[in-house]
Amino acid sequence: MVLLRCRSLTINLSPLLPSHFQSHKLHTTRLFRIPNLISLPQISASSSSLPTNNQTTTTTRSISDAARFARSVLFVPPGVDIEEITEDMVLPGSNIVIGPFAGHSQIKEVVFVKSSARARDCPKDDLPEIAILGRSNVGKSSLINCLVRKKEVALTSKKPGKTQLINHFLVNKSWYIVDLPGYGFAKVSDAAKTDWSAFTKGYFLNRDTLVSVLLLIDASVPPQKIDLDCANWLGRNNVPMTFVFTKCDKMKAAKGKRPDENIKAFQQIIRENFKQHPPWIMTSSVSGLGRDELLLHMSQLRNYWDQ
Ligand SMILES: Nc1nc2c(ncn2[C@@H]2O[C@H](COP(=O)(O)OP(=O)(O)OP(=O)(O)O)[C@@H](O)[C@H]2O)c(=O)[nH]1
Ligand SMILES: [Mg+2]
Repeated sequence: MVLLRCRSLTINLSPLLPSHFQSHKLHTTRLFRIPNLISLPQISASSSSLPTNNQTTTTTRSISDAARFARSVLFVPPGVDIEEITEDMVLPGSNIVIGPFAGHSQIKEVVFVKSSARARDCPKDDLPEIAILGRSNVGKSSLINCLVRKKEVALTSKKPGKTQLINHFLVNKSWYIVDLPGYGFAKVSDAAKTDWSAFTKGYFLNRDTLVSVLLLIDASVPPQKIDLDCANWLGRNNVPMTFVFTKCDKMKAAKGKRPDENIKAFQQIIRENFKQHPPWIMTSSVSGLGRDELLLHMSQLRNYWDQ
């Protein structure tokens, strides 16, 4: 029942399988809420510059005339009629519509509970949890610190591979943020990589209290195959996810593309690989961009799961 509630919040994320997965059958399930289907998202319909908090839309305009566009771009949560979406319901720097389940989102108290080496060692109190996943060094621990506004809740490091276990942080005594080991750390041995993969996959497949995964994508670099493989794996296994683009403050990189260009390129590939697109949001742990918006999104995911 818990699983059903959890899964029914998701959109159908089953990706169109990449060629090396073609032998597997597409996983489809009736647990998905068809009205929430989202597809063909774009980073921005009109602007190539990075949205900022200052660009929060204040006008309330009915977009019923653009319902087709909205349906194809936005993450529409339960309880929202797509015909009644107004611009001020869409979080800035994201495709996420805020609905009636959004509520108290600020973090008053956070307590480190435990580190677990296996899914079966994780806390067993049935509280909902949101897991933070991404490549080593993408900024998982920094994002957690930013969300809870503390410097040392989750250890950060310039050295990739700092977080090696499943770390549970109890928030407001009512839900967990889970810091997971980063994937794709080049310096770990193949054997260690396999272990990581088995143990993290075990967590995703067996953790009934997992409300959603925040899949962090580094916006300061072009799309990485390993991130796309990870998104495909989560999608194929019906694990609900939100793409959280990190390091969006890195606008002045001397070389390479700007974050908004990298995000656009990533979205383009997701569009080719997925039938529908997960919710996404731009963040920076340095400037705080997207922090409050992400917390609000997490509150609606949690509250719907927990109703
Ligand atoms: N400019 C910028 N740097 C960031 C941001 N987030 C993280 N960093 C930097 O990126 C590096 C890695 O950050 P962590 O938060 O430790 O990354 P992680 O994903 O937890 O790494 P692992 O635990 O090794 O998987 C650190 O040097 C951070 O200061 C951001 O939003 N902007
Ligand atoms: Mg970390």
